[in-house]
Amino acid sequence: MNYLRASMTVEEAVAHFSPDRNEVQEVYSETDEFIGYLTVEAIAHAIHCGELTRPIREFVVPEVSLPDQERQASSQAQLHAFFQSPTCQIVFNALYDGVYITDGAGITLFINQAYQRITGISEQEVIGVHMGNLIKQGIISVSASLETIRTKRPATLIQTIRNSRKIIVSATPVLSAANEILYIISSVRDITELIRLKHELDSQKLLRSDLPQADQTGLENVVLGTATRSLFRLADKVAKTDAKVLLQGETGAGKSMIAKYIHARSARSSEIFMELNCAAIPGHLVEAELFGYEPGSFTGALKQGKIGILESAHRGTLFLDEIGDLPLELQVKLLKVVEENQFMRVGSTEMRHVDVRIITATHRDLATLVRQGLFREDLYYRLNIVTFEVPPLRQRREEIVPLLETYLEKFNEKYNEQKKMTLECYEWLTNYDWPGNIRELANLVERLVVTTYHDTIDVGDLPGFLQQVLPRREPTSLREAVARLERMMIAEALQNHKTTRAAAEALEISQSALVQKMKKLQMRVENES
Ligand SMILES: Nc1ncnc2c1ncn2[C@@H]1O[C@H](COP(=O)(O)OP(=O)(O)OP(=O)(O)O)[C@@H](O)[C@H]1O
Repeated sequence: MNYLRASMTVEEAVAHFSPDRNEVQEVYSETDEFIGYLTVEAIAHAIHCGELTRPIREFVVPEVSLPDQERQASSQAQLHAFFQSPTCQIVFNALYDGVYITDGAGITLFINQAYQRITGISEQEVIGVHMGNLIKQGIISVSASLETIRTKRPATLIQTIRNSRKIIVSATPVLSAANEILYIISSVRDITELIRLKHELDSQKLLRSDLPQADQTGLENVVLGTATRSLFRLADKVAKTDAKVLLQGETGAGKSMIAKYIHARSARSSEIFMELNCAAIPGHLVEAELFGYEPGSFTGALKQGKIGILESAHRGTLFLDEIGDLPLELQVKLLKVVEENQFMRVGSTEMRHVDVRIITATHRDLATLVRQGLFREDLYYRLNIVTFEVPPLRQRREEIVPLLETYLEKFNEKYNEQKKMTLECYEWLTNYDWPGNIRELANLVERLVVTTYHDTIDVGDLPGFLQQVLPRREPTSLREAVARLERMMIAEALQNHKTTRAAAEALEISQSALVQKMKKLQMRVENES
């Protein structure tokens, strides 16, 4: 029997319990006075309650029956002998997956050869060592066994080995008839390779160049997820007609791209595609820009007058971006173009005829603008024969990795670089909300390619706001603000507690409520136990 000091913390005492020692130890005060016994159950209970820093004097019992001590010692010795036995070694070493076995207090009893192959960790480093110490030494990032000791339930989590390799660990407790944990068996699988394969598969699934005539339309680098693919399929269908198309969606989500594709696949493809962003120029100039003007029709006008974009687009396609920002007085003039193909230049009384296909886009909700009296209802219905709802990037996260790869390739070529991104970086960026959508993603990749000094772009190279995985812009509604706060608290709890179960406990909600909330907030549910 060993002797322990009463002032020792639970954490310090744990190291004194190991498989080849007696599982009951005497505890003495600083003045060598016998205080009582510390049993392995008491230690396990203290760990379970998170009392690692408390002195063990709080957990001693005055007496333990000798038969109990002997029984424990002998069952422990039997267990230890079993793990050392050739049969056990042969069986566990035959497995392709790693196996890690601890006792009920979290002290390592056994690791198989596959575990050593996957992690590079040797028996000498871990046998007889408490899982808490392995975390402290930075050998593993988190412990599924400790999680299982805490909850007495199976736990699965992703563990980082010495800060690089990622493995998935599933721990299962073996319980005694009295519901005490006897030992914990964990199976271990390397997922670094799996993540890479998944990314490769995602990229292959999202074909980048199978749009018809992609090379001729300059759209050979389009990434097609499920949602985008059906949008482009619809675009292909409406391209054959002159039906008015309204594209709705957030800025940078790909509306212009679809407009260009419709033009490229239409009978007008050999004619011009003209684009006017109604929000980019002051209201009073939009009319002159759109319809053109006669010589000397207003101060600052060109002497010889100017042909408007509408007229320039004759026989081709006119794409009016941010149509929601078109001033009301111009909306009536646009209605005439839409209904009768007629318009007048500024300063002219002559009605002109034009043949254009009009495609419009907006990031605003036009139906709401109509209700608010800011957009003409008749024009709305005229423009809105076919509506495309282009989803924001955060609602098609499966496209993020292929987009990152596409743009990495593009900017590597442009700047003659050979940059790569770490898997962590891909994971991180997949979790980000991308308020500026694909445009923001492309800009970020270009910035990273240009500004990083090394060939591998890692999480540390990301701008600060992205490292917190928080969108930059201010919330525009109470609902958005609440969602932001929820997302932040959940991310923090997950970072601190590693599994959804532990995070849910810390947040004082059920695990299923947490998982549901995460799905609603489009957060990745990774460490589910
Ligand atoms: N599916 C896609 N695959 C690859 N790149 C894309 C895709 N969709 C859009 N992009 C790229 O993202 C950028 C932004 O797209 P686009 O200009 O079409 O967005 P938008 O919705 O029209 O934005 P805004 O309303 O601000 O004009 C462009 O550089 C475009 O080439």
